Amino acid sequence: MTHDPPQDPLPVTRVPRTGLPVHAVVVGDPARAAAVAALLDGAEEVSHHREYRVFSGRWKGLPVTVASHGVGAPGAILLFQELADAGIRTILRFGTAGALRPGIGDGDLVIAEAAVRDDGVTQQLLPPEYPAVSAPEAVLALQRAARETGAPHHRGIVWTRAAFQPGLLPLFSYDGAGLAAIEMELSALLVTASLRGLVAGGVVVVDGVNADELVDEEGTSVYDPHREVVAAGVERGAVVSLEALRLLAEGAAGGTL
Ligand SMILES: O=P(O)(O)O[C@H]1O[C@H](CO)[C@@H](O)[C@H]1O
Ligand SMILES: O=c1cc[nH]c(=O)[nH]1
Repeated sequence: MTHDPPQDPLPVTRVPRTGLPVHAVVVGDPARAAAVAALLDGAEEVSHHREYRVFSGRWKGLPVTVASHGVGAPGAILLFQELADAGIRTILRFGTAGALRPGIGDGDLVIAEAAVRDDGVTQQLLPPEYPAVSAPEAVLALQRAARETGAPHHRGIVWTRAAFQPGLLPLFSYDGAGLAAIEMELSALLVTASLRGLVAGGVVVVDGVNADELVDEEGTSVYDPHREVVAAGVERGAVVSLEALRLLAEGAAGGTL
C-alpha cells in the first residue's frame, strides 16, 4: 500500500489532480481511512500529506476513493474542495458523533438528513440562510445499506459545531429542535457539495457526547471513543458507507424518504 508522490498534485492536500475513483468515503481520522481501505480489493495508498491520507481500491467491483480530512471543518473543507477539483462526484462522510436525541445509543449509526451550519468556515463563504442538506438519494442509500447490514440506525439533523471543547459561553440550546447528533465537519461537506454539484451525505457512529449538558444518560454516555461498543459501530459503519456508495453508483438507493 505504498505510493510514489503524485505528479502535479493539488496544492493543499496533495491529492492527484486526475485518476481518483469518482465515488468517495471521507473520514476524520487517517487511521480510520486505512481501516476502511483495508476492506477494499486492491487497496493502494495514493497520497498522504498533513492529515489528508488518501487510498483507492474496489468495493464489490466499484472503484472507490477513501480519504481522511482531519478534525474541524476549516481544514476538512479543503479536502472536500480539492476532491471536487480532482473530479470526485459522490462523497459520503463516515464519522463519529455524540447523540443528542433520546433513544440513540452508543455504537448506533445516525444518517444525516441535513446539518446545522455552526461549522466555523461556511459562514465566511455564503450567507447563514443557505442550507446544508444531504442529497436525498444519499440518505436513502445509507438507510438501505444500514437496514441490509442489520446496523442499528436513526435519521435526523446533525449539529456541526466548530468548537469541540466547552468554553465559558453557554452552549446554545437546541432543545425541542429534534437534533440527532453533534460532530464537527458535515455541514461543510454538504455546502461544498451543493456549490459544486456533488452528491453528498453522511453517517456517524455515536461515541459519546463531549458536553455535560448534552448527555442523555439513557442513551449515549460521556465522550469515550475508545470502547468496544464504538469499535463495533465503526466496523458496521464502514461497511454501510461503502455499500451505500455502491448503491448510489448503481442508481439503486430505493426506499422511501
Ligand atoms: O471521527 P471523526 O470523523 O473525526 O468525527 C468526529 O470526531 C472528531 C472529534 O473527536 C471530529 O472530527 C468529529 O467530527
Ligand atoms: O464532535 C464530536 C464527536 C463526538 N462527540 C461529540 O460530542 N462531538
